[in-house]
Amino acid sequence: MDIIAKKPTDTNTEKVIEIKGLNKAFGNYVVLENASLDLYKGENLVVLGKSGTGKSVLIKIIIGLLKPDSGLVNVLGNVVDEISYQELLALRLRVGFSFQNSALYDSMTVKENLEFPLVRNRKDLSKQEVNSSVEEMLDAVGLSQTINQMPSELSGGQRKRIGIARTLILRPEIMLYDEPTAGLDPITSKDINKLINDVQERYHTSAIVITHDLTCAKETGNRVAMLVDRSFERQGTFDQVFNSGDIKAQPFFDYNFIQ
Ligand SMILES: Nc1ncnc2c1ncn2[C@@H]1O[C@H](COP(=O)(O)OP(=O)(O)OP(=O)(O)O)[C@@H](O)[C@H]1O
Repeated sequence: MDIIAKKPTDTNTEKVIEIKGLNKAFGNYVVLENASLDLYKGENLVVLGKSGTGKSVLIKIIIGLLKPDSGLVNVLGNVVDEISYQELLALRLRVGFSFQNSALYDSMTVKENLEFPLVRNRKDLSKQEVNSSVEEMLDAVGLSQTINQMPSELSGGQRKRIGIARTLILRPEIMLYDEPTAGLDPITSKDINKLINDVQERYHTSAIVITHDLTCAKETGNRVAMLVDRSFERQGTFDQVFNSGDIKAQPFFDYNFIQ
């Protein structure tokens, strides 16, 4: 199977997320220490990290669900721990979070699942506008035919796609993908990687893709950062990070089959 490394984006210096000198501990247990990471407009940045290294903590800090102990976290021009709760709610609409388990409502059809965030957050839209958004998003993820199905009737890969469509329907500027290929076979995983790239191209999103899947990292990441030893190390293109002979990169190879 061909795995083509994604190229870096053209030099874009506009930061949509800036994390600088971030520290976060729970009691004496330090999760992030002097961690710095930037997400540039229009790029897909992959964060590779083993289980328990702080990836969920990172996401929760970005969307303001957890407060950093110290350090700067600026998202779309907002210092996350300084803004009001109302401003935080508004910011969260601009940052879409695609959950690892897709988080679909099992008792709702695909259509109802997609309508849900719009009906809740976009009361200005007419029924017709909601319908056409749902149709567009289903088309974007290649699943128009599933509109009246229940989540239980979908495959794992289809559920991930619907989860992505439901996040995208609010047209976020930033997408946060949490282990998008977890639990999928390699072929379905490649389809999801392609979808992540299609979303970037079609909706001009900037994205953080959290994964330990090297194929996903290689195919979707304009840049890659490894979360090891409490900070983001070895940031660069996939080849820069993995052709460096760095022993910190080795454990990721041990869990994956590409070379
Ligand atoms: N609210 C909390 N209170 C105490 N410890 C926490 C809290 N949230 C996270 N931790 C600890 O912080 C560390 C990082 O957790 P986190 O959930 O970010 O890991 P992760 O990299 O997302 O792992 P996984 O890939 O398994 O989901 C873990 O040791 C976890 O136990």
